[in-house]
Amino acid sequence: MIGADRISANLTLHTDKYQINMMYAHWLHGTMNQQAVFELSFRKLPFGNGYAVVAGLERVVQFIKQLRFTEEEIAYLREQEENYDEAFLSELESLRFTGDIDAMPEGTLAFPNEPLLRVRARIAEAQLVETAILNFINFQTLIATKAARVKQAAPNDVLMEFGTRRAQEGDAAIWGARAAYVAGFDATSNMRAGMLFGIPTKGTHAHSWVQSHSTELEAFERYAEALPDQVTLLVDTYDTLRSGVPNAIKVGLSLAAKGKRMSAIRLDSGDLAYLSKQARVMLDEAGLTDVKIVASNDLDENLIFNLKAQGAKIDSWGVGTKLITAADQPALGGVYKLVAIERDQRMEPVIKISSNPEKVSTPGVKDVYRLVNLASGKAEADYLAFEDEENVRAGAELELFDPAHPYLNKRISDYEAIPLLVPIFQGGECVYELPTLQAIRSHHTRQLELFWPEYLRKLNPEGYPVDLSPAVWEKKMDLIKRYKDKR
Ligand SMILES: Nc1ncnc2c1ncn2[C@@H]1O[C@H](COP(=O)(O)OP(=O)(O)OP(=O)(O)O)[C@@H](O)[C@H]1O
Ligand SMILES: O=P(O)(O)OC[C@H]1O[C@H](OP(=O)(O)OP(=O)(O)O)[C@H](O)[C@@H]1O
Ligand SMILES: O=C(O)c1cccnc1
Repeated sequence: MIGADRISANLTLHTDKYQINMMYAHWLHGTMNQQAVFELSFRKLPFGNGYAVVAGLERVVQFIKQLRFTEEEIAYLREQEENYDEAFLSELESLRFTGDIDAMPEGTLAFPNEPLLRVRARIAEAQLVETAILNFINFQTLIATKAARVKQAAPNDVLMEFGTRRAQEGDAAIWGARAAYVAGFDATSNMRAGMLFGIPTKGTHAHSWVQSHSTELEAFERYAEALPDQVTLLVDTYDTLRSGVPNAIKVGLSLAAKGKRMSAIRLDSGDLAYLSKQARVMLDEAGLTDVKIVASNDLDENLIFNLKAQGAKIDSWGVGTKLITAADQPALGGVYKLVAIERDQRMEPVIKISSNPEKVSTPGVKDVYRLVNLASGKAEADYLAFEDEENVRAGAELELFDPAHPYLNKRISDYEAIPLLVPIFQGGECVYELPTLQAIRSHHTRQLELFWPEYLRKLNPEGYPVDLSPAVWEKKMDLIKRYKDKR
């Protein structure tokens, strides 16, 4: 077999070569079983948004469960790298994920510099899974965040994901469709995504349907005959207001005479504000007040916002290319950093120093809590504390300070601390029951309700505080100093 015919479901080698090289070097030096803790976080929010919407965990769970080197993977490694010792390769045969993973559930709102996911495992395993975990979480979180922005622009309209034809290949299309649904889209046009994930599917028809008939009216009539209960007619093939809308009205009236209802018309070019207003008047004057107007054509949250400001009479939006490719920011820069390593049978916090202060990692195994003010019911800050810190769990008064400007501080005592990382794998066993997509969507909606609108607005949102416990901050300062002294 060659090329595409060889693509299998086994994603174990969906990793960078340097991970396997490091695994091998650990094996050679007898350090493969050293316990390590890595945390996944991002430093900068995409699209200038005030928050990110976590997505990708289901794919991570599926990936971790199937992790194994079969004969095929081992043979490939043998062929690729003559340095790999046979004894190493044979040890890979029995390798399974045996560690712990804790993560924010999908739909959770996340902010810069806090762990979205934490892996505690033998270092060899933790390295092996880095690339795929970043790949899944970075992409799906990016698309869910973009979708959340679109949802904000049209919170009460029907949002349809139309991106597959322009997506960065097949997996991106279906997992992107799922991510959009997590963040509040109502449907996708991708039937496979619908089948795999239970996302509602919707569709209108293409220009080719009209072009393939001798007249537009005939095309509309035949389409309505085939799908009388859910017909949406695309009215812009020839002339939207002179031909498309009048022809659609004829079909709508004839359906109405049979007790049926034309669902909608779709506009896909021209001035969508003007055309939708004109079309609305024409439909209403014909008595078709319940026929909706769908728009598509390179839409994104800014265009939708603008069209609404122009008074466009659009009820439903088909959003493709700009959503599925995250056109204005094609990647989320999530990173996976080592925060602690086993030395002399205890876990020791480690740091990564950088000349860019934003890139200095925060050492130690941390939990992250969302501090919700009990009086207002709103989130005040996220709080990173070492896993053995009792204060926050016990609800003790906390001092909150901005890690970049520690003199900016305040105290908080009347709060609920919600732990954001939940156990997903323990000792290699999956202990997390994957929620249904409906449950994920509800969780996302409840998350949004926790925040003041200032943090959520699309344009120039307030920065939501992500604070460190004094112990975490001191450890970070201590390691920075130790590193400086070492140089
Ligand atoms: N009223 C409006 N205000 C702002 N932008 C609009 C408005 N109406 C449409 N747009 C957007 O302007 C862009 C260009 O629209 P236009 O109709 O020129 O597209 P087009 O694809 O070139 O049309 P056609 O398919 O006829 O070639 C699209 O992204 C469209 O969504
Ligand atoms: O603009 P997007 O946000 O990416 O939305 C998807 C686009 O895909 C279709 O166009 P296409 O020209 O591919 O096919 P068509 O002949 O059916 O219009 C559809 O008409 C939309 O314009
Ligand atoms: O159903 C539609 O109208 C549709 C689906 C995919 C892409 N463009 C349009």
